[in-house]
Amino acid sequence: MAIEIRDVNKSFGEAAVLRDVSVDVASGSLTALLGPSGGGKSTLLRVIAGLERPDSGQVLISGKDATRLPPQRRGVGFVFQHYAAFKHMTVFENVAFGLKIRKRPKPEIKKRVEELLELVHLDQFAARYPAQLSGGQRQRMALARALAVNPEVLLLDEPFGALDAQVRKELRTWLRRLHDEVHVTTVFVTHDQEEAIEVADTIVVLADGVVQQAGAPGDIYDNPASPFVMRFLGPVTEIGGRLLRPHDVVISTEPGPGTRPAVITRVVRLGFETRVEFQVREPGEPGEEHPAWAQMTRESAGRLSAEAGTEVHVRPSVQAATVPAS
Ligand SMILES: Nc1ncnc2c1ncn2[C@@H]1O[C@H](COP(=O)(O)OP(=O)(O)OP(=O)(O)O)[C@@H](O)[C@H]1O
Repeated sequence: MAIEIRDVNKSFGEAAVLRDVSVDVASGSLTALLGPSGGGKSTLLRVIAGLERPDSGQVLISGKDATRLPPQRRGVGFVFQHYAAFKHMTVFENVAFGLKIRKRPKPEIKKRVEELLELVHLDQFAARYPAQLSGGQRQRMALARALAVNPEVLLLDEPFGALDAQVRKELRTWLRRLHDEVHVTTVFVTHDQEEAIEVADTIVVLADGVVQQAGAPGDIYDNPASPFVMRFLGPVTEIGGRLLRPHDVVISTEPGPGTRPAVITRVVRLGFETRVEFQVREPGEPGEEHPAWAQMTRESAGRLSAEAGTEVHVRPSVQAATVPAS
């Protein structure tokens, strides 16, 4: 089910939390709402869910105006960061809950819950209680429960936010695979750019209540619309008044078109990758130097014989995407 958000505005008191937000979520896609804390991500998700009414604008689900529909009539399932499981119910009963209140026949419920538990790799834990599960297992149970009633849209608010880094990584991969199997239109909130890039097929960058950019992760990473988006999506450095990715910096021993003189200050080897830090001198600004850095393979750093004190010449690579630094 496609979701269209059109010119949505939402304020809490004086504070405008969503400002003319328009977003298209393609049917069957896995879309990340990415942005800094307080940017409006959760509010937008709640507007889609029907838990928050926009002051103006529309939410269309599958082409139909859902702006005034209550949550239970939108065909959405949601999972929040601190998911509240029913403690006195087993994993099986938790997942079955939505089907039970919809008075589905018992054999159908059993079949569906077993299918889902297999899908989220919890089939061996059906008889356990939530307290007997790990955090990651509990989140997977929450997802199974949300999927049980066949939602057309799945909304996840920082579903893995409270978990440690290792478990988060595992669940990301798992969510991606789950989505490839189930294809339910999914929107998830995250403030972690790596998570968004790795999992989503579309990223919507939201900050200060405004959509800063939307597109495929590769597009946004390579062609950021603003210094803000560029900085938010990954490491940046500055040469010639422009921001670029450190792996797009070319260092040579000889000057050439567009190069700037620089002196290496530090070389840090981090496994396969080498980080070369230097001071760049910008032409027309005598005495003006600023720090910058390049990320390269250990091999290319070796070819340069890069070490502190070496005088070099730096420039953005030909294919580098750059944006003005300010
Ligand atoms: N019910 C509410 N009443 C008043 N202010 C609210 C309410 N809900 C959210 N806000 C404010 O709206 C702004 C956006 O909040 P929101 O939760 O949407 O941001 P977020 O991008 O999801 O942030 P985080 O990553 O920290 O969850 C914040 O400044 C928040 O304090």
